[in-house]
Amino acid sequence: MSYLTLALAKGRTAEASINLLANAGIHFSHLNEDSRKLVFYDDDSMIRLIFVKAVDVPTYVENGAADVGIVGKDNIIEEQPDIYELLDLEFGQCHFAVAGFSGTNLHKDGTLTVASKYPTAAEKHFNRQGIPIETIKLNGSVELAPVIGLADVIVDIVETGGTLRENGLTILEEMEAISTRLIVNKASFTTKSERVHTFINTLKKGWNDVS
Ligand SMILES: Nc1ncnc2c1ncn2[C@@H]1O[C@H](COP(=O)(O)OP(=O)(O)OP(=O)(O)O)[C@@H](O)[C@H]1O
Ligand SMILES: O=P(O)(O)OC[C@H]1O[C@H](OP(=O)(O)OP(=O)(O)O)[C@H](O)[C@@H]1O
Repeated sequence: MSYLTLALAKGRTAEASINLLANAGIHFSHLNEDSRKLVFYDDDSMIRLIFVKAVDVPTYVENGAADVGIVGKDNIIEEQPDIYELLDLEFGQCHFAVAGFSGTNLHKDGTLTVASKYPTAAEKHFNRQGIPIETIKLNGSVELAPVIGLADVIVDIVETGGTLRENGLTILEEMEAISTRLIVNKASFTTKSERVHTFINTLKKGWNDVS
């Protein structure tokens, strides 16, 4: 039997994902935090785990390089991959928000400048309201943008609100709730239907056992 390939987001949700898999009885040999290895195998469940940057998980799954993926809804909203989203795993909870200095006018004359790691999500949000924007793509420390005068506002993830507070910013508009999701390649869902369903049911069992 061939391996079912699972793409897992590196970064802050990786540990919770690994714990969920372990709880479901899926263990990868030689997996430890210090390792630089990117591919791991579990020969009992016949699952091959690949570690990729969170933003790249939808690409791997959409193209069939991975059959299934575990990734934040933020990256699904941003990348808009043609995949199935089958489970809300309920960890990595946070939300998207428009943020800036208190009192910032989002309906100002002219174009609002919006800095974000998520330019597509920002465009969609403001388009729905008929507000013209110019997006400035950043890759981190997004809260700096209004502080330093690079943009009027930001669209970013807010979890505790601590980063906004410490930089003198506030939420101007709440957006979508974000959490970690299980996604599946459309072809794999059909051609490897039994394997995919077995994996999902195993994962659900591990998940019910912890929750
Ligand atoms: N406070 C938070 N900040 C960022 N992401 C969070 C937070 N809470 C939960 N998440 C989730 O964790 C996922 C991974 O976040 P992480 O910051 O590790 O990845 P990243 O954005 O690719 O980071 P980097 O570009 O800094 O490597 C996000 O896609 C999001 O779904
Ligand atoms: O509401 P909080 O609990 O403060 O969390 C939100 C912050 O966390 C994320 O940044 P991250 O730590 O991923 O760093 P980054 O600046 O590299 O994106 C996000 O982009 C916010 O800056």
